[in-house]
Amino acid sequence: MTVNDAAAPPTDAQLASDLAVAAGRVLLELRDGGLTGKDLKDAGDRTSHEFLMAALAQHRPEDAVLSEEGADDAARLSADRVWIVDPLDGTREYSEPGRSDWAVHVALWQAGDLVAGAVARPAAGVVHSTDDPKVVSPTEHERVRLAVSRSRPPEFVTELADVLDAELVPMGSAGVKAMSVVTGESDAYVHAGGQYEWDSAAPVSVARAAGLHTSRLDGSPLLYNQQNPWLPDLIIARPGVLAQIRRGLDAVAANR
Ligand SMILES: Nc1ncnc2c1ncn2[C@@H]1O[C@H](COP(=O)(O)O)[C@@H](OP(=O)(O)O)[C@H]1O
Ligand SMILES: [Mg+2]
Repeated sequence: MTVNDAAAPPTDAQLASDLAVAAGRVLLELRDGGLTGKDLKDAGDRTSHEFLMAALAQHRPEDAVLSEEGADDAARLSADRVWIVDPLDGTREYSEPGRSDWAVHVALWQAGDLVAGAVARPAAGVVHSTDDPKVVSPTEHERVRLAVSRSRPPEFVTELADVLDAELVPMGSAGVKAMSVVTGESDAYVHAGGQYEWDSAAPVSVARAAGLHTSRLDGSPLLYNQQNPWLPDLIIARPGVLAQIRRGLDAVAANR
């Protein structure tokens, strides 16, 4: 595969974007190939993972990789640079004909923090990248809009929406929900109850580059390349709605 034919080698951010788009093309082709249901989901996860592993080995052979679909290699814990990838985020939606709320996530962690990343939405023909951050301009919605899982909305997000009189905007994929805050379709993505580093690494890198707030629910930083990649909760929000959401979270906690 050729990534970025220009004479200069791609920067990490360009590479993240190019690889997420290229893996997305592979996924679109596979989806047209006749598989359905579980077979399509499994083939999508596996094929995109294998594509990204081969491409990263070619372009960044020294770097470690943490992928949802790969065996975890403890060598990443002492590596300087680790690519954190979710080859197919929103696998369920990918397998449903006509849906575009699924994504490919490619992020780079270096010396303690995320430094580059891209979220491709192949079926929408869009890629969001730290290479080309769109700075979020304030959008006024009459009611706060909260992006939420369409298939398993966490109970506490429904409670938060009640407390805030917010509108829930259901969609698949953590990356798509995070990017809906970047584009202004929603005001915040608040999640709890379970997720892994690969679900949020690339979305969080792009969201930060676009000027959004990103943290754990308790306000502490989201940490990546940890021994246990379980990273169960997060807030990605427009800075302008953060105080309101914090008050809502306090109210939900007090009601429990
Ligand atoms: N409670 C939970 N535990 C583990 N992973 C979760 C989770 N809720 C959501 N996720 C993961 O977050 C991604 C987005 O989910 P959703 O669309 O429901 O919001 C999915 O990633 P994958 O599709 O990569 O598995 C899903 O597996
Ligand atoms: Mg995922």
